Formats: sequence, structure tokens, C-alpha cells
Amino acid sequence: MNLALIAHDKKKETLVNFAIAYENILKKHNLFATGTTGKRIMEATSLEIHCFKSGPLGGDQQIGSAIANNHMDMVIFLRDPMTAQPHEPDIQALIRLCDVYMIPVATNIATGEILLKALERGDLEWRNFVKENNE
Ligand SMILES: O=C(CO)COP(=O)(O)O
Repeated sequence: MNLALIAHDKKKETLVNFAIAYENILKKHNLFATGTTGKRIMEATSLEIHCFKSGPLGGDQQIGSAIANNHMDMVIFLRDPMTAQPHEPDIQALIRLCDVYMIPVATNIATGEILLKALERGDLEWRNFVKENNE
């Protein structure tokens, strides 16, 4: 599965710790991230991550494009609900596309944990059928 990992600055440490805790699950998948988030996770783990541009420079839109092209199966996006972001429209667009394409998306760590456990259990296998039928 193709997973996107994204975190706003005040949530990056949480996502890095999450990636360390769940490295064994994450390493079985293709990982993608916005620039700074991906760099931070790679520094702290042995995970290989394809890094898009930093969020404010278009990274959220690049991940949105991957969703629209059916290349993303799950998104863990730890948003900071207490800080205004200069690229708020990009953030909204990314979340919207998850809803348009029915992509499981977690915006906080509690849901992220549930999604990752579901992934490990095979609950997201239906995504393979969706992808096969859209190719
Ligand atoms: O801003 C972001 C998501 O909206 C995250 O971008 P970075 O991972 O580059 O900090």
C-alpha cells in the first residue's frame, strides 16, 4: 500500500515517535511524505520515504494529485488545529480529495494508530480491488 505521512511543525515530534513505534508495520509499505516531515522521519528511523516538496511549497498538492490519480491508499496527516497555516487552502483541498476518493485519512494520532492497526490486519485490502478496476 502507498501511505502518506504529513505533520505540521508542532506535530512532527509526535509523528516521528509514531513512526519509530510502528516502524515494523510502516516498512512493509511504500511511504510518501511532505518534505520536512519525511526528512525528520528518515533521520529517526531506517524507513525509506519518497519526499515531496514541503507542505507550504506545494507538497500537500502533490499528495492530493497522487490521491486523484489513485496512487495513495492511506493518509496520516497530523494537523495543528491551534496554528494558522499559510497554505490552509492546500490542506483543505487534500482532506477534501481524501473524501472524494474515499481514502482513509487520520488527522490525529489516535485515529492514525487505529488506521495503522487496521492496515496491518488487512482491512484495507479493498483498495487493491479499487486500483485494479481503475487501471
Ligand atoms: O505543511 C505541511 C502540511 O500541510 C507539512 O509540510 P512539511 O512536512 O514540509 O513541514
